This record gives sequence, C-alpha cells and structure tokens, in this order.
Amino acid sequence: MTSPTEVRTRSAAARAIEARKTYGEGEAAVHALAGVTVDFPEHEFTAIMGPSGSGKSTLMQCVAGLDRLTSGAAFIGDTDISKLNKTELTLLRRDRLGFIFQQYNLIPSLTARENILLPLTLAGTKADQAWFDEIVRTVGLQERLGNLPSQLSGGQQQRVAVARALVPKPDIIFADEPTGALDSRTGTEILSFMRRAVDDTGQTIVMVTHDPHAASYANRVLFLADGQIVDEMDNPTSDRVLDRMKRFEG
Ligand SMILES: Nc1ncnc2c1ncn2[C@@H]1O[C@H](COP(=O)(O)OP(=O)(O)OP(=O)(O)O)[C@@H](O)[C@H]1O
Repeated sequence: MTSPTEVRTRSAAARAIEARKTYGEGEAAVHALAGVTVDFPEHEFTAIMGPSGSGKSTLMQCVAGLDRLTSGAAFIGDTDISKLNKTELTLLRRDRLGFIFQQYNLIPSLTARENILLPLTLAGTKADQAWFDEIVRTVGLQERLGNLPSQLSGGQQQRVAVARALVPKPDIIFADEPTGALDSRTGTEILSFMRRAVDDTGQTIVMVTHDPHAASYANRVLFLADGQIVDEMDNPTSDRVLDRMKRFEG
C-alpha cells in the first residue's frame, strides 16, 4: 500500500515542487528560493549554476534533506521528504543519498579504506567487494587504501570522498563544488570519473558549481537567479555556459 508520503512521480530521482525557502522575517526576509519546480531525472548529471547568492546551495540542501523548505515539497524518488521527521530523514540520507563537498569531510583517524566504507559500516551493511574494487581501481586508490587522510594529497582525499559516495550505490549523489579546492588537472580527473559513474553505472548526480568547465560534464545545466530557475541548457559546453553566465553580469 502507498503511504501518505508516497506519490507517483515519473523517473525523477529527485524533484522540487514550488520550493520556497525564506530566511528572516518582514523587511529583513531573504527569499533564498522563490518558488522552484524542477526534476532531476534518473541516470543524469545535472549542474546547478548562477550568481553568488542565487540559491544554488539552498536548493541542493533542501532537496537533499539537509535543510527544510519554508513551503512547497521536495522528493527523493517517490518520498516527500518534507513530511519526514528528523530520524526518518537521517535514515533516508544514509541509505539513499551520497554527498561530495568541496571540503572532503573525511574522518582524520580513519584510513582511506575505512573512510570509503564508513557509510556502509554505519548502516551495518557490507560492501559488494567487486564493486568496491572497481571503484577503488577507477579512482586510482589501490596503493593508498591504508593511508590516513593526512598522508594523502588534496586530489587523493577528494577521490576517497567520491569513492565513499559511490560505493553504497546511492539513488542520487549531491555534490557542492566538488572540484573547488583542486588543481585543474585533478579536478578534471574527478569530473571525468563522475561522468563515467553516470554513463557506465547509471548513477544520478546533482552538482552545484561556479565553474563552466565543471558544468560541461553535465547533461544539463540549470541556471538560478534570485531564487528562481531562469534558464536551462542541454549538452552544455564550457563556452556556451560561460556566455550564459556573462549575461548575469550585464
Ligand atoms: N542560514 C542563512 N541565514 C540567512 N540567510 C541565508 C542563510 N543561508 C543562505 N542565506 C541567503 O540565502 C541566499 C541564497 O544563498 P545560497 O547559499 O543558497 O546561494 P548560492 O547561490 O549557493 O551562493 P554562493 O554561490 O555564493 O555559494 C543568499 O542571499 C544568502 O545570503
């Protein structure tokens, strides 16, 4: 039977419906999201761009259950997360979502292997060994699994974070400026790997970025301004994204 929080949606891994988020009250109110309706289709890589303060992180955080909408609804698959309590939300994030942030958020006292396996350890489940090996090989960490984060370069630490997000096979991965702290070569490697995860394993990724090059790895770019989606672009190239971003400055 379908519970009250389940509704039929098409093949969206996540979606927002009339999403509004207001900080503060009265004259001081900031409408970080001013009515956003959007689908994040399964097996696609979506980038979210827009000027500073346009609401990118707020949209991602509210769809990923890290923050609550003021009104409207956010869905992960068929689950209306605005109706979940705190514990249900924590479990949903743990069991169904993956996260990659600009700061890698690795546990300093755990090895690379333990960090990668942490979400599964917390959930009390075991890794699919073949899948773990494949991910580790693809991100090139075979020789580094026994190292602590402090013994790894920034790029290697972000590879651990990407592997940690992918190993549990989440329904969707949310990435906030995942390459923001990396040099361009390492950033490109990470983006290529994220792209391959979508193409080869059917992963779904939503990524907030300021970088037109990073956005060019996506299937589609959403452009936000003043808390609203003002444009979108399929099959983006760096140049087309850059041109579109320049129009925000005019
Ligand atoms: N906790 C908060 N309290 C008050 N205002 C907030 C809070 N978080 C965000 N805002 C405001 O909401 C708006 C949207 O912020 P958000 O961080 O989503 O933008 P962004 O597009 O991700 O920006 P950036 O590119 O600079 O990271 C901004 O005006 C911001 O100042």
